[in-house]
Amino acid sequence: MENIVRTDAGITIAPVYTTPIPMQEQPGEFPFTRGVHASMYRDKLWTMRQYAGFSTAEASNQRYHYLLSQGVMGLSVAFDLPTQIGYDSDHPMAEGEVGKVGVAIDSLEDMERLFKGITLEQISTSMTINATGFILLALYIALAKKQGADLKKISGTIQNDILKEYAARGTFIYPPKPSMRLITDIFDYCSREVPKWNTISISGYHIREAGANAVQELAFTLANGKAYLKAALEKGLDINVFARRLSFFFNAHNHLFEEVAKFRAARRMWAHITKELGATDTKAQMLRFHTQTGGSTLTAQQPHNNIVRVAVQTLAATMGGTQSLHTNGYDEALSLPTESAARIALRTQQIVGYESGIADTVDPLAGSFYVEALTNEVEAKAWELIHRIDAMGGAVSAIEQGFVQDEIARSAYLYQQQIENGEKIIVGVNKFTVAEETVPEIFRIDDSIRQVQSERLQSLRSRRNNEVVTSLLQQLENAAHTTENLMPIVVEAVENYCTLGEISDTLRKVWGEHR
Ligand SMILES: C[C@H](C(=O)O)C(=O)SCCNC(=O)CCNC(=O)[C@H](O)C(C)(C)COP(=O)(O)OP(=O)(O)OC[C@H]1O[C@@H](n2cnc3c(N)ncnc32)[C@H](O)[C@@H]1OP(=O)(O)O
Repeated sequence: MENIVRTDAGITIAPVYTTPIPMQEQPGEFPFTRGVHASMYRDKLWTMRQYAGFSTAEASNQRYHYLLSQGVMGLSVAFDLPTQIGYDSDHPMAEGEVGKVGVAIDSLEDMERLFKGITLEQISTSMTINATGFILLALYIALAKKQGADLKKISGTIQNDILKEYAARGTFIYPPKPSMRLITDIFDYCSREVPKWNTISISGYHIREAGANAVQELAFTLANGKAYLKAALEKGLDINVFARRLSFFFNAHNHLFEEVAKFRAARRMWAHITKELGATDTKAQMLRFHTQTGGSTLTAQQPHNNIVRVAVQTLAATMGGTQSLHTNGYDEALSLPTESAARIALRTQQIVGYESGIADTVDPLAGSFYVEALTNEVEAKAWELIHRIDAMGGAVSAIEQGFVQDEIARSAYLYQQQIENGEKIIVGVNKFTVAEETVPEIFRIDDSIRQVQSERLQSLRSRRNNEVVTSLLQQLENAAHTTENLMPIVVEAVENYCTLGEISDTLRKVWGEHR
């Protein structure tokens, strides 16, 4: 019987590829299959951007200074769950979660502690924050202003991608309609006030983590991207302006070639999607993306094996032309990374960047019979899925109907089955196991953080001008009933020490919560 080999996305791989597929495109030119810049890493390596944040703002600030001293080129902030879903640290819903999966931020005072000794004009910062992205962006702007920065020079990214929260990640607050309004308010506000800010990071990463395969990751992410384009166009925004600052976020798994094909196909597809919707400016047609190595590919068994997985995934991301990369710590199947695991993760990027030769030429796998064929196949399969979503009325309705969630669940089930029946080999898990595992040092978060944050909040509320606070929250509530852009008032609110929880609650009153 013939031995059929397929990728996780179901693409059949030939034993040998013999047909050349001409690749006459140039990098830096439409449709950008080969990369968004003509010179790519020869002129500038990707941004080595390690996602970090835990406990209090001071503890996270220390980690950022450490990472900067070790060579990271950009910051990436992880927030705790209460911050992500709009509760101050002293709210009953925050119990047990303060400072756990990220840093706790309640007010501008926390933000000042978080970036102590860091000049915002000189570094780009990504903030993984969605439902409350507008508040963290306002806090960042308020801090930049306090530092005397020129807002036109401030650069960074907020994740701000609510659609994948409904479908895969779960930190949503408000229903889809007002959430989309907040997102497009941000597109509009930033294009005028903070033009270098990447206003969204449309994320396939979590869709993949939830169990999707590479094709689904690509298709669902681009379909979400299309929904944001349409929402902004409906608001009357100019695609040649706002689309220049949309960014993407993908996962890198172990199938090196399929992953490279996915990244190349993503750029080509997005260029066509934006063009079809009216973009003529090449910058508005470019898909720029961040990559994180696959969290779900890490194993708790023999954790040092993960260093090798992360290295393979780093090759995939960089040969795929990523703009920015986070490499996971080898211990992350067990806990947040220890400092030494975080250092090895960064060193992996540095070794690939400076020693492997990957940066020497643009799109090194172009013209490979195999990779070009795979790029075309991934693209064709992703279009099929996007057309199905279009037929359902777009990503918002496809998510509302549960289509995206069902597709992801089906793939996750299939994958798990393949591991259990041994069809898929995971080294150290279902093959090459050892009888006794050595457990590495584990990073633990102190439970007293909530107390510290609560005392700080109490003190802040007694020192700030509460009349101004009440009046600004009332103005915000009134504006939420209109179509006025909410960003200017949110910036003023945080500058006057309204807290993240108070602002979130004000809008909960008007819009309700999504269940
Ligand atoms: C899992 C976890 C969770 O669930 O909690 C998460 O979500 S973690 C999620 C963590 N997320 C992130 O870290 C997202 C990170 N995202 C980003 O950094 C951004 O959105 C990005 C992907 C667009 C990358 O932005 P960046 O500033 O780092 O890098 P860029 O590539 O834009 O480079 C900066 C400037 O250099 C220019 N530049 C770069 N390379 C070249 C070149 N070869 N030739 C000419 N110019 C170049 C760019 O055009 C840009 O300028 P100009 O700007 O003037 O054009």
